[in-house]
Amino acid sequence: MARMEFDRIARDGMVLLGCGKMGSAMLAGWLARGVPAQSVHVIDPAPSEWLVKTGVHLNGTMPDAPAVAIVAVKPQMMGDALPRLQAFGNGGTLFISIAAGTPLARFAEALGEKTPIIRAMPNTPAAVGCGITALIGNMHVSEGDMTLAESLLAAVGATVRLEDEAQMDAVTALSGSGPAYVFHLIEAMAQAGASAGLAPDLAMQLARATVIGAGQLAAGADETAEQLRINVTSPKGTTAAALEVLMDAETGLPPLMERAVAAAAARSRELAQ
Ligand SMILES: NC(=O)C1=CN([C@@H]2O[C@H](COP(=O)(O)OP(=O)(O)OC[C@H]3O[C@@H](n4cnc5c(N)ncnc54)[C@H](OP(=O)(O)O)[C@@H]3O)[C@@H](O)[C@H]2O)C=CC1
Ligand SMILES: O=C(O)[C@@H]1CCC=N1
Repeated sequence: MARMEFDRIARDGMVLLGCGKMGSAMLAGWLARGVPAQSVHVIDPAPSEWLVKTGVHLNGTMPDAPAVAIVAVKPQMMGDALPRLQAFGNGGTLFISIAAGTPLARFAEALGEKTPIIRAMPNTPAAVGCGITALIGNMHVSEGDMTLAESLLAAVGATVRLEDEAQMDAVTALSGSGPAYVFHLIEAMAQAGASAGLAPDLAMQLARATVIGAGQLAAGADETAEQLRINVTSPKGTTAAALEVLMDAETGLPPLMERAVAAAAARSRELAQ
């Protein structure tokens, strides 16, 4: 994290509302990057053992004007949870919400129209520093605010800026929910390996290692995903036989993935209602 951003948080403090799966993943990254535990104030009804051990302030007195307030509760809990942060609205506190669906306008209504608010969509590989987060801010967010948010989220992976809040539904459907698709791919590959005659444990070991290895290869390679796929595919070989099934324009993976991502994006739009 850039020194200036670090100083702002260390001096004025940071509030984290909700410390479940995503909140913990991000907090682990921030603490590892040198955000002092004593500058972090967490509000969560049932703190985990890990959270207690971090040494952050838990469900106690809040700083007067924290540099940042991060909202990491479920969209359905927003109505109950947000009033806890209302006092920081319309002031110097930058709000960052990672909630799916919930639009910037909803936060402005709850916190005050002049509140600087950033919507961010991370994903669970943030827990191992390999997430990707897309961000967009409202009109009260300055370049300095955006840099601060990017520094925080860069602690747990890559960041990209969006140009239009409407893109957030598709981002949520692709990279926010996407890790689940990959985990399901592991499950499906393992099941197919077992159906092809392998013991279930061995099939799972092979499927998991294959997805991890392919991911690492993709991460380090200069080639496109398409080229990496071609590299595996010997002419008239086994991969070509499988890809004929997987790449079928009507029954293959592309139309299935399109339907899955469209369903997630539609749900993201519904959550905004
Ligand atoms: N999981 C994911 O892959 C991703 C999630 N998100 C978004 O992140 C947000 C959090 O998701 P996730 O971490 O998975 O959910 P979790 O349920 O794991 O975490 C939410 C946390 O908020 C706590 N909480 C509930 N009510 C309140 C309250 N009133 N005040 C403070 N804390 C409260 C919950 O406590 P308790 O469990 O005791 O109710 C829980 O610890 C969601 O908005 C989701 O859309 C974004 C990207 C990816
Ligand atoms: O399933 C959800 O709604 C959240 C948002 C993206 C990933 N998990």
